[in-house]
Amino acid sequence: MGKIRGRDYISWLWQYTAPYAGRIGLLLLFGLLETFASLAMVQITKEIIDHATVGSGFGRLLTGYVLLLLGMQGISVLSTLLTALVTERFSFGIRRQIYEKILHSGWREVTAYHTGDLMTRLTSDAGNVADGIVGTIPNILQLGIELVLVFCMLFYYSPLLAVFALLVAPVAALCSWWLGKRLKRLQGKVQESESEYRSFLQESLANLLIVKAFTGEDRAVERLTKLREERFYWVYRKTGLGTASSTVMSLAFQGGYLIAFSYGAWQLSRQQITYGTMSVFLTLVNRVQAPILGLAQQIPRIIALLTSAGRIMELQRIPGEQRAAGEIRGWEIGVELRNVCFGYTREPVLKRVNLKICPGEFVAIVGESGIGKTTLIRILMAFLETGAGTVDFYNGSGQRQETGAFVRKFIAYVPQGNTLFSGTVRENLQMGREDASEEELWAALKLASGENFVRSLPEGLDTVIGERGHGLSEGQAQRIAIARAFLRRAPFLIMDEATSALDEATEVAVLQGLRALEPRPTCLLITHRKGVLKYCDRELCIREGSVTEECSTTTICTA
Ligand SMILES: Nc1ncnc2c1ncn2[C@@H]1O[C@H](COP(=O)(O)OP(=O)(O)OP(=O)(O)O)[C@@H](O)[C@H]1O
Repeated sequence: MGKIRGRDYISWLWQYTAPYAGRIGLLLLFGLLETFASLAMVQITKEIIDHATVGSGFGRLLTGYVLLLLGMQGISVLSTLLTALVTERFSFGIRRQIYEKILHSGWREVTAYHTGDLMTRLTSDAGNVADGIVGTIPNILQLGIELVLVFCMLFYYSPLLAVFALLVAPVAALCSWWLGKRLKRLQGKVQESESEYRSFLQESLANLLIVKAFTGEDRAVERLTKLREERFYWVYRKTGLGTASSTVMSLAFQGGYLIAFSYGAWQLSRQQITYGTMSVFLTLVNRVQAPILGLAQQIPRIIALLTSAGRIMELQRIPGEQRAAGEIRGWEIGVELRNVCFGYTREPVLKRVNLKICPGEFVAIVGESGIGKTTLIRILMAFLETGAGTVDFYNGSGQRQETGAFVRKFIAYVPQGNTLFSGTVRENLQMGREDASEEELWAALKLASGENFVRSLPEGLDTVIGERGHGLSEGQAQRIAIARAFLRRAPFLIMDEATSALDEATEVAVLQGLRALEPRPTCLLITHRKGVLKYCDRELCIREGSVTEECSTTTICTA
């Protein structure tokens, strides 16, 4: 992936900002109205003081002041509400897009990231971008306009003072330039340490049993503290840098104010200006320096925005999956692999694999642990791209197509391990087919030998199960996963050690149910258990990266 350049940031930010430009513009308008109102109040204050010192009435001026004050409060309330609304919508818009992107990206590339890191990018980084676009950028524009307006007003009253008040500007510019680069590096470190911290939290909570079983509670807390300290270190350095620069700017600011104050007092003592003008001086000097200071204070926010935008862009640059439309139809589906090679690293896992599985065939794949059985499945299902060779699916009418994401439409898959979601048994089953009727759900459970135990659950199909099947035994969870795949009524079924947690009798019942399926799917079973083999037509063995025929029984492939 290439380096992200300045213009990439701009076009990326614009792409997300454009749909909200109207609402963000409205926020800017509210900000400007507040600025105008506050400047008008400065002018009215002067008039009130001047009228008061000469003893004339100022009732109307006071009414005007109160009306402006109320108007400003009203705008401030509207602005706060709109900011909350736009930020929420904006951040959800980004989160949704990243989420969709992750779901449609290559499995291998996405799983190279820790889920904790992905979560940080989805939540904290998306939040930083939303705050930056909705809050910081309009704020910068507003402060810039305010600076110009106040400077012009101050210049009208005293050109010399206006120039003095701007003395803080070069200090602010120097500080900002010096800060920018350093802050970006520190902000990157803060986000990285946040990712590590969240990853650890998520992983240790998901594997609580292991932590407890290995009496690792204290070690886990220690590790968490260490990660927190690491994050604290970077946050501390970032905050320290920000504080040092704002102290310098604050001193420059106070200096400017002191000069204005002394100059005003000197003019007042010589009766060259009125008390009202003196109050305008002081307020305006304050007001001209405040936007400069405010602008400088936006730098860390802009840096946070850019750093987080960069981290999100990195995810978005992950290549998407090939989404060619599937042309293979019908029930009779087979697959043919020719000279397929694959390795996760330079070391090959599969070397020149040639293999044909015919429509309706039941094939067992065996081989020692870690030899490449699951890898072969991932290649068939296009989760992994082959280094060389071809994987073609074909049907009984002679249509042929190279594998791609589309094959998952006609493949039902029972992966290794517990793959249930939290929710009801029904919701888990309906992942197989959303519109499955009650009868179909029970029929699938029956085939998977899960009917009796689900009927005995307190709420039957509506029993709530926890994360990763919490509340069920491994074997029960496996039977629900098998029923979920059966419900799909797919012409090609892949089961990766799907009956490993079942007792022998239940396993036999499931395999018999599988063979009784009508119409009969093509079936690929990865197994370490001898008992499974007698339900298969062929047994293939992966050995030293190649697939060899162990024994051939009944089926001769004619398609
Ligand atoms: N994401 C990955 N990145 C790098 N190497 C991997 C990855 N997944 C698996 N491997 C390696 O690829 C090889 C084959 O793994 P695979 O999971 O296909 O084995 P398997 O035959 O299914 O094993 P088992 O029977 O234990 O499930 C192993 O050496 C494994 O370490």
